[in-house]
Amino acid sequence: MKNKRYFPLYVDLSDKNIVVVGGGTIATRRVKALLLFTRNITVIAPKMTADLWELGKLGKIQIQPRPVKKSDFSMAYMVLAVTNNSELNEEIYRTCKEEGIYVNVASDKNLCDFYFPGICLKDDIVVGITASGVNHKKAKAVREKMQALLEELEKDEDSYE
Ligand SMILES: C[C@@]1(CC(=O)O)c2cc3[nH]c(cc4nc(cc5[nH]c(cc(n2)[C@H]1CCC(=O)O)[C@@](C)(CC(=O)O)[C@@H]5CCC(=O)O)C(CC(=O)O)=C4CCC(=O)O)c(CCC(=O)O)c3CC(=O)O
Ligand SMILES: NC(=O)C1=CN([C@@H]2O[C@H](COP(=O)(O)OP(=O)(O)OC[C@H]3O[C@@H](n4cnc5c(N)ncnc54)[C@H](O)[C@@H]3O)[C@@H](O)[C@H]2O)C=CC1
Repeated sequence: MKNKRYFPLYVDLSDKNIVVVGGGTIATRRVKALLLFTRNITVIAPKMTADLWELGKLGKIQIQPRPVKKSDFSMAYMVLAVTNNSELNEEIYRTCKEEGIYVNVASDKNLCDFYFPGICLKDDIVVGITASGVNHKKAKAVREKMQALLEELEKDEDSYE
């Protein structure tokens, strides 16, 4: 054990406001994952990827193309700080802690109330993967293997009747 373990809580996000600060590669990956669970996502960033613009245009997420401000968190259940400015990410962390909001900082595993998992889905089965912040590439490799296993198990669907 090189780090403490985080409990895999399965939570209903469908009616909760999620604020993502940052609109780059990592924010885009995470927003796409969150969209499998909720439509209540607001992305705030002066620069967004084309995919986020498109999701905003389609009305699947709300986009705010501007720098973040403190009042953006007032209605949030959960905040993801995913900017490329680690000082700003830390400031977001402090604000959220003061306001009692769950926060995740993508640039610092020590500033995370929760980790963002690798996600595997097959129908009703949802598997979240973490390597406890120790080896991110390992988390990705396990996620790929687990997804392949779920696809494989799906073929034996009849044996669960
Ligand atoms: C602790 C955690 C906190 C959190 O952010 O929630 C965190 C933290 C950090 N990641 C960093 C880097 C990378 N992370 C990935 C990949 C993933 N990282 C994910 C989760 C988490 N990442 C949380 C739990 C991690 C765990 O379980 O161990 C996954 C599972 C989910 C997702 O991100 O969607 C996803 C797998 C995607 C998939 O399954 O495909 C890659 C590889 C890649 O992108 O291909 C790299 C580059 C290679 C490298 O650096 O290893 C850095 C350094 C940033 C910097 O350099 O500034 C930090 C900061 C730090 O370590 O302090
Ligand atoms: N946890 C993880 O899985 C990983 C985390 N990272 C971390 O995530 C961070 C983001 O990575 P990328 O998405 O690749 O960066 P990126 O450079 O693609 O995007 C950065 C985003 O931050 C936004 N931003 C900058 N200032 C802002 C402000 N004042 N208000 C709101 N948004 C602002 C930019 O407009 C842009 O959309 C990196 O700095 C790195 O520390 C990187 C790789 C993996």
